[in-house]
Amino acid sequence: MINVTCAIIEKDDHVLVTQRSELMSLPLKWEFPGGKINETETEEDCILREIYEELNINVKVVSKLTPNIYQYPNKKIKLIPFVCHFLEGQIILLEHKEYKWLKPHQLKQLDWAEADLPILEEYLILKNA
Ligand SMILES: Nc1nc2c([nH]c(=O)n2[C@@H]2O[C@H](COP(=O)(O)OP(=O)(O)OP(=O)(O)O)[C@@H](O)[C@H]2O)c(=O)[nH]1
Repeated sequence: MINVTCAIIEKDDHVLVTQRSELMSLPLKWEFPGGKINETETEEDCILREIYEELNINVKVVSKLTPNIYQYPNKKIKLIPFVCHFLEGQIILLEHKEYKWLKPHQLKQLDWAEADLPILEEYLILKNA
């Protein structure tokens, strides 16, 4: 099983979502940015590192939501979500194709990576959205 962190980054009542590129696995699917945990880092170190590496921004972790284990045809992942607040930086897309800042109630209209759906549901309940 692959341990992956992801960040639900909030700023001014909006949430940052990113679209995977044609070249990545799950091409063109929307996700919460993040990535695989290294052996030498904590989950929280991982999410801060991945967000900076992928998007050139700094965030702080606010809370952890419920991890979701999901079996794709070719791999099993444990997706570990963190609600984060945007701190600083200009977004530069270093891996993704596109990004959007959406209000919580707009999030469901995207074509999500399957593993993200229960996480999205939990987040929307938390936000009453
Ligand atoms: N970062 C991120 N990854 C996700 C999400 N949902 C989801 O299923 N994944 C999967 O979790 C893994 C994260 O890996 P990654 O983004 O660091 O690396 P990668 O594209 O090179 O993965 P790959 O080696 O499978 O192609 C991928 O298999 C990706 O498809 C999500 O919301 N955020």
